[in-house]
Amino acid sequence: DVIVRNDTTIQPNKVLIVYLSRTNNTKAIAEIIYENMGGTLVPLELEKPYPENYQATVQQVAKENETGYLPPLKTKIDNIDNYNVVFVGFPTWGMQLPPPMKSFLNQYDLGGKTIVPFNTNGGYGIGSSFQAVKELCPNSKVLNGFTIQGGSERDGRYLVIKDKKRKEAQTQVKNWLQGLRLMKENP
Ligand SMILES: Cc1cc2nc3c(=O)[nH]c(=O)nc-3n(C[C@H](O)[C@H](O)[C@H](O)COP(=O)(O)O)c2cc1C
Repeated sequence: DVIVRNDTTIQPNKVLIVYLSRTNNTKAIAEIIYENMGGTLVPLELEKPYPENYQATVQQVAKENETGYLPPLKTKIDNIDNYNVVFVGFPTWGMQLPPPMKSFLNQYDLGGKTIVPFNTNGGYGIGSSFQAVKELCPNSKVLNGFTIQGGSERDGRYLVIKDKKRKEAQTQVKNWLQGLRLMKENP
């Protein structure tokens, strides 16, 4: 057997994949990561969900970003200390990290862990979101994130990471994970 140095193998039970998703594009990427890494897949849910209406949500998010409001989470993670790799997935909202993900990173002590961001967006990129993850996790090792174009609710495009696009995303996610030298330990 060839032993490749620097390869980091990870036991699936040490992997947590937390994601925020409204129209399921980020969820699709989270599922692809899960297929490759195993672990525990957790959607972030709020105590008080955002409105169904897109414009109302945009306005609420803008206000929350302005005031630094951290919306309370319904989702609770048991035994966060059992995980040493935490994937955090989110859409770009108002060119920033969405408030619920700020709540998550603020609420849990992720010091000493490896944090792996991933993102979908409407075509305008990650904005300040990856930088915000770094700032909210000052004592963690934050790896290079993954980003891909998702939908655009504004333009009536909802879930687009499906069918052929999902296949393409699978290849991109695999390449990214390999580049990070993260891989599931074979039993
Ligand atoms: C409130 C809100 C704000 C958004 N702001 C942006 C933005 O600033 N830039 C961008 O490229 N896309 C923006 N989008 C589009 C989403 O990032 C994109 O549709 C993403 O794929 C949605 O992920 P989801 O399907 O997991 O919810 C916004 C969407 C919403 C709902």
